[in-house]
Amino acid sequence: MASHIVGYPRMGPKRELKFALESFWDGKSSAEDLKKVAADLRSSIWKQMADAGIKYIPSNTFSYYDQVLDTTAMLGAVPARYNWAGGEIAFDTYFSMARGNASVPAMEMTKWFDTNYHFIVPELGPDVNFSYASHKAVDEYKEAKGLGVDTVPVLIGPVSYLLLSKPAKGVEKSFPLLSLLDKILPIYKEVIAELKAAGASWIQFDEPTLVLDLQAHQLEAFTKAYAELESSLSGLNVLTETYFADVPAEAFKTLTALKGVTAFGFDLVRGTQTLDLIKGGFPSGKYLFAGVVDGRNIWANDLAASLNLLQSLEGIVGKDKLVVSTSCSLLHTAVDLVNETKLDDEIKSWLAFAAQKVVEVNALAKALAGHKDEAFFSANAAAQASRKSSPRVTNEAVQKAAAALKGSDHRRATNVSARLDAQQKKLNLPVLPTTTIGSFPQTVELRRVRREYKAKKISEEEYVKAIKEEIKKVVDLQEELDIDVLVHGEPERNDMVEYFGEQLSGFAFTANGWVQSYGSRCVKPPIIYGDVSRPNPMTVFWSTTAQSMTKRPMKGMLTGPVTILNWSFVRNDQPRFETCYQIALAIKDEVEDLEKAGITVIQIDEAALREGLPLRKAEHTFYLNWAVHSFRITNVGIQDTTQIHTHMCYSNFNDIIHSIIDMDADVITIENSRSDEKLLSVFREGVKYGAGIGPGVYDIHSPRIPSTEEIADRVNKMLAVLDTNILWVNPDCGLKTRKYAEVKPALENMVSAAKAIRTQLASTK
Ligand SMILES: Nc1nc2c(c(=O)[nH]1)N[C@@H](CNc1ccc(C(=O)N[C@@H](CCC(=O)N[C@@H](CCC(=O)N[C@@H](CCC(=O)O)C(=O)O)C(=O)O)C(=O)O)cc1)CN2
Ligand code: MET
Ligand SMILES: [Zn+2]
Repeated sequence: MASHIVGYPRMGPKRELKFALESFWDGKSSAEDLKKVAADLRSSIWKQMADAGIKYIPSNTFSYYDQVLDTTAMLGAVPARYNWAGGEIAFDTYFSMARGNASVPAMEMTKWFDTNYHFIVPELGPDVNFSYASHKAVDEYKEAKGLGVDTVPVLIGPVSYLLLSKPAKGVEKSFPLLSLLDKILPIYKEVIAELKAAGASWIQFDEPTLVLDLQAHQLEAFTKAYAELESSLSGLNVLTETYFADVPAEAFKTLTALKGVTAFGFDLVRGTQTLDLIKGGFPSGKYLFAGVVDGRNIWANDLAASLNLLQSLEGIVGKDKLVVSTSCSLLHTAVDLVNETKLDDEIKSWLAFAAQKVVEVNALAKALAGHKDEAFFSANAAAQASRKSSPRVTNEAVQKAAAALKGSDHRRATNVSARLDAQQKKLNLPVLPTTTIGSFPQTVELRRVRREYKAKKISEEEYVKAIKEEIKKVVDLQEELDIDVLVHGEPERNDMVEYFGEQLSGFAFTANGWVQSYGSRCVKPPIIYGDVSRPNPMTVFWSTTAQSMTKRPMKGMLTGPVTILNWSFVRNDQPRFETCYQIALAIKDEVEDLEKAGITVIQIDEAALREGLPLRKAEHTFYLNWAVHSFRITNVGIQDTTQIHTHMCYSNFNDIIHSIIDMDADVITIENSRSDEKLLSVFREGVKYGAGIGPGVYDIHSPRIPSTEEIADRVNKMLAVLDTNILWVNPDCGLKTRKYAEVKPALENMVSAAKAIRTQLASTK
């Protein structure tokens, strides 16, 4: 019985690649240094999988930035603005596309399905001259072979690549991207031929778009593409891999009938319907790669249950055609539990990070083949049992309170326009009030203070003093800039989710559980293992401290329940909505304490509400209902005069605008400028919005400083579709990744733009 891994994290157990990349980008080390770190990481990963006994080990799942960008490089689809001269694509062109350079901005980055990973969106059109411009897949295959490991090279499949791309600037929005298949397939053929010549016997095409709601012509593109590749693929075993959800019935038919494909990979963790489809008919003589080990979470596999499932699959596809695999690439989980020396042993026994998942996959394969490692299985069964019965997991009071929420509705008693009137009487804000999203630059010094406090190198007193000074600096700056509603700058927070996870019961946190978010940037998702409650106020001290420094309103700053849920590793022993309701109740406690402490404006960020949207439309309504309900629960009981803000980043809200309205926040600040102001088109199309709204007036992801005119121009565009009395003026998102040298002038220009338009409005009254 064979074993397979879909893909593996690239950053390294201690984020070695991150530091090597950033040092290279800063000009502190050479390209050779970077390549050496990368080669060492790849080699240790291949060896680790080989030593564990994995039969089908992936290659080309490493990336210096992103696997979609690697495919763009392979196809030579470099947008003209990067002035690529042809030939093999080197670091300068590659990283310019990823990050921009002094004269050209980066390509767009967007969410990879419903994960917290971001990919670089290919920009394509009829004029792209595709050419085979990066031999990375072949080079990595050969590199592994040189180390004695025969791997399965992984490519993003041609159809998914096109479906994930967008028409380049200047190309019509309606341009049929799939029409480019004929142009990219010849390059795939070249790659395949080279891989064959190098000795590859398997190849893996990742086609995750097959789990989406595709239209008939999109499915036909798969049929056409693989028929076209069939003769090049002959002599190879070909795995078409899907993940993140089940494959819809129609797509399943198309997939399993693809020419030239000899193996199909499915996510059996998230794909709950796939099993029935397989039972309903799986092509004989083909391999089934059964993704039973969860690549999206950190829980140890329930090996006994998986073994059962695998045995029933064996009955369908035959013993020699079943391969044990992961549900998706392990890129989306933490790297190695071995480095968690501070987690207690009980919780640790419940967990498996990427390195441990590799061992699980292999143990399952061996067990199927009749070589069950009894000790390993019984230790696993004991851990499963301890997790089910541990008193640390259960808090009956929380369960009761959360259960009472289901099926009921929670709304503030007064409607939003009456609330806004009451709030305005108290706050007395000018028209077009200005504000920011929460965080101010996280300086090296600030990170040092937090680190030293965590490591107990400085006392609590010294820490509090340092953070207070930072807050004072941020408050003074905002007063100087004449911003209307202030923030404290979030200097005490490492991350907007991790910070709350560290203070809530039912959460554990790791020392090295980093997961790549984009490029060299990583997040350390907290682990929700039990019922969630809030033992103590979390932000009241810092918010009241900040409020005491100014007469202007100081926004309390919280992360909302849906975002905490979506950016954590969540329990898999209860539905997500139950966990979300529990977090909502904890945040509700915090909102009420902030109100009691005299904070009159409270922002509850729901940055990740959109990305949690299920991949399939049929599940949207259910998710949006409980997600929006959870948000409303956090602030249902407060006074009319307390103003609730929420913030969301990443556009594409147009399809869920009614749910956003249904959140019933008093004010929403929302990303807008980076996405060509797509957001405004909703209002142009007549959607009524009566609450306060602040579509971002400039992109904070870029170091570029927007001019007053440019911002004023943006605001005027908004005024064309939104009422004057509901519009706020603010940046797109928090400022933590920026430098003060950028933030000061940018905000200065933002405030002067708001003032100029106020004058203009007053004179036309
Ligand atoms: N959770 C989450 N998801 C999100 C976002 C977000 O803000 N949070 N934003 C969007 C974009 N994604 C982003 C993801 C990461 C970063 C980012 O800047 N990450 C930092 C890490 C931030 C962090 O938590 N730093 C900590 C820890 C510092 C640290 O690294 N400490 C040392 C030493 C620790 C010790 O001695 O104890 C280390 O481990 O190297 C801190 O600042 O306090 C990075 O990769 O560089 C930005 C945006 C989408 N998803
Ligand atoms: N309040 C948070 C901040 O300003 C919201 C960020 S959304 C990713 O950083
Ligand atoms: Zn944001």
